[in-house]
Amino acid sequence: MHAPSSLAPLALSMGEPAGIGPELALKAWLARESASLLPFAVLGCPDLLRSRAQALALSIPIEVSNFEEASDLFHQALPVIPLKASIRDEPGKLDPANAAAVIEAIDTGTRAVWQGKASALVTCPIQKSNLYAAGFKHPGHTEFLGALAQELSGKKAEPVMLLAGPDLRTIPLTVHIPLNEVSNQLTGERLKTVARITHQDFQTRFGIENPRIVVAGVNPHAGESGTIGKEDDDILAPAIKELQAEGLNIKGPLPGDTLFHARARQSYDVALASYHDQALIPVKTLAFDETVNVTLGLPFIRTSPDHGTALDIAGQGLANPQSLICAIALAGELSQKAKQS
Ligand SMILES: NC(=O)C1=CN([C@@H]2O[C@H](COP(=O)(O)OP(=O)(O)OC[C@H]3O[C@@H](n4cnc5c(N)ncnc54)[C@H](O)[C@@H]3O)[C@@H](O)[C@H]2O)C=CC1
Ligand SMILES: NCC(=O)COP(=O)(O)O
Repeated sequence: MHAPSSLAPLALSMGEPAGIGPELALKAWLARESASLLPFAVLGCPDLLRSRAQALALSIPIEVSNFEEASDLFHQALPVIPLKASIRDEPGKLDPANAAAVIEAIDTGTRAVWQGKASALVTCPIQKSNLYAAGFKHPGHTEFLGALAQELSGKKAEPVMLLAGPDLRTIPLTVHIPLNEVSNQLTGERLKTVARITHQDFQTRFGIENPRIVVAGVNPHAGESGTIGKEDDDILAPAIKELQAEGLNIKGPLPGDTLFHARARQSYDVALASYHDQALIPVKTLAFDETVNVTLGLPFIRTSPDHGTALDIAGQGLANPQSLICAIALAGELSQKAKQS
């Protein structure tokens, strides 16, 4: 017998149907007991999940459900909340016609969390280019969720992407922009906003009383006293001084190349990096299968695996579900903590 959970189920958006999301959801359900996962319900297509399970010879009962009944059902079957938009199912083959269903899953899951019908949102990866081709206006989940949070709460939301691994947490200050745009978009205001949200959410969500934040320099050797680029001295350093004066435990800019080795990692709780790859390469290199993408700065909890849609292996049974399992586990942990506080 399983003790009933006092929490509403987690909402798991199916992500890109041509990718590994459906396979990961199936495999995560199989790991529900070994990983002590809270009940989750997939926002997706029951027939697609049944056909993926059959193709992969995974014996998984799949039941159409709703948020109210999902938790009770979860221990004997994978609950699926069907989407209105239709989905064409071909692993590895993108179809812009599927974008509506992909967006609906995220939107419905978010609204359910906001209404208290779900405890947190966990998202399977989306193929960003396919959504852009269908007219999606946001760079990714992070910004879309910021816009939804703003609509639902009526308050400005500043979503911040955190990559949380077992031994390293990083945040990119600029995210999905070309490298030659970084210098334009890396502003003192952006650093201050992200650092303040990080400080607050590390305290409230992760229970770290005085979070130690470091900032990686954008240029080699953090600019070598302004001789190899000016951004470190002119943009990052003054903003860090202001944040220190506010009482934040923050230092930098520190040379990025010596910030991620084992000894350096002991000296901080989170590193703010200037651009996407500076933040994501070290975490994915250290722990690709265990790192979780968490959105800070939202009035609800959202987690996701660190990886993408992996179209190259979709439908082949090769996808490793561990990062999604970690994302579901962390969403459960953060939800329980939020309920207790
Ligand atoms: N949270 C999200 O929605 C994310 C979405 N993406 C999107 O995913 C798409 C593909 O991105 P890529 O840069 O190719 O990265 P990717 O993570 O999808 O794939 C990179 C390589 O890692 C492998 N891989 C990824 N996850 C795996 C898993 N669980 N098990 C085994 N192998 C795995 C893939 O097979 C591929 O060889 C892009 O459209 C990107 O925007 C990328 C990251 C996060
Ligand atoms: N590379 C990280 C990534 O693409 C995650 O983006 P998001 O969809 O979580 O905003």
